[in-house]
Amino acid sequence: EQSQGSGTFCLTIAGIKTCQNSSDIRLSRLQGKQVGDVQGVVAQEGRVLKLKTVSQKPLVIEIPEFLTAEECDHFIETAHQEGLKDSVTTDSSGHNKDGFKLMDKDRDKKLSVNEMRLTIESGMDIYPDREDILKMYADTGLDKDGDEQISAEELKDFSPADLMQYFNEFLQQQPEKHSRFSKQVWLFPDNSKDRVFDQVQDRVSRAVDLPIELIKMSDFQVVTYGVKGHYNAHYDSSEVNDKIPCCTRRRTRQCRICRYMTVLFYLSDVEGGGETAFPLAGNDIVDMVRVQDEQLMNLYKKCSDANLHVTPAKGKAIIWYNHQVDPDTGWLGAMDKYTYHGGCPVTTGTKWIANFWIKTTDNKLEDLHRMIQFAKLNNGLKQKDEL
Ligand SMILES: O=C(O)CCC(=O)C(=O)O
Ligand SMILES: [Fe+2]
Repeated sequence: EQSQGSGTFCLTIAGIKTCQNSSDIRLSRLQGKQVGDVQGVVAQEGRVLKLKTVSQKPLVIEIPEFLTAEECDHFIETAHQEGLKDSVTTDSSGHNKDGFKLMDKDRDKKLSVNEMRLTIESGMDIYPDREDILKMYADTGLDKDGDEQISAEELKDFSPADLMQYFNEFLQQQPEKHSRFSKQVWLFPDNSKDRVFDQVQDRVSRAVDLPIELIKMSDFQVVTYGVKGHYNAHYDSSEVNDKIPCCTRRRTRQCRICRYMTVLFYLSDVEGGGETAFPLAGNDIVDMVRVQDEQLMNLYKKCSDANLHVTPAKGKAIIWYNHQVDPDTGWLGAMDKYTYHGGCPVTTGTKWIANFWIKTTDNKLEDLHRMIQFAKLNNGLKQKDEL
């Protein structure tokens, strides 16, 4: 019934078990239609999901009423039960934690206010305004001669630790100046107990045409934002790098996050703000220098400068592909740089979302073995539970 021999794997797509040689197995990818076009997909019990293309570069597909209101409420309730924590403290975005890289962009051996701002941004993932920097000079006496330029001489008596401490306190007062201002919790629902989760996984599998065995290994995270809550633009995955393996639940050593797809559920309506924004959608090139110069990552301030906005609506899902499919392996390929995205600030009310990240590594065979193993284990648990 399960994997037959070394190269053959049996996976379940749309409820049908199909056995194939590993070399013939490929990650499927929905075709982008013209923006505005809708395609129907039959999910459970004949329910038809309407998949609407809202962008082609990157491919973003919107599915209204993917979840029922009851399912949304179920996930919010589960999140409450498990306990939501500030996202700020769990930042793992690889920012420089061993001090600062001074962003003396014009190499005049002094930091202008703007260069100091960039130094704080890249060193601490905090996004102060010009006024915040000037206040820091006033509070700390760092700018001794008051010329708004920080020289090596002025910096001498001031350690990176002092700067860190100042801005950590700053963050206590103004948590919205962090790149991410939200609460979150990871959920690992047990399918045997959580029928809702089981059904949603099956629906995702059918909607995106990927085997249920892969969907079962996805990560699930509930996030909530209050007023001013936001998440600056970022990538959900990372660029292919032969030297660093993809993270799996078992791997503890240095690894990189590999998420083939993002399925983002809106678990609530939002009274004001809280759009999901894609600053680079549809551009001719991905120009990260421009992103930095124009602070396009800073959605807290520059949400309206983004090219594409998706409005939250309770039950709606949006999906996108963080990676191409490698034409040779049929598995995880190059990262799609146009998927740069984030959450705009909530202006009124509360926003609830769930991230459903469909993960693969860049090693197809390892993934296939893991998928089969995981499905077996899951089934085993289910049967035991039912006794
Ligand atoms: O809140 C949003 O709309 C986007 C959230 C997001 O990008 C993330 O949690 O990775
Ligand atoms: Fe994201």
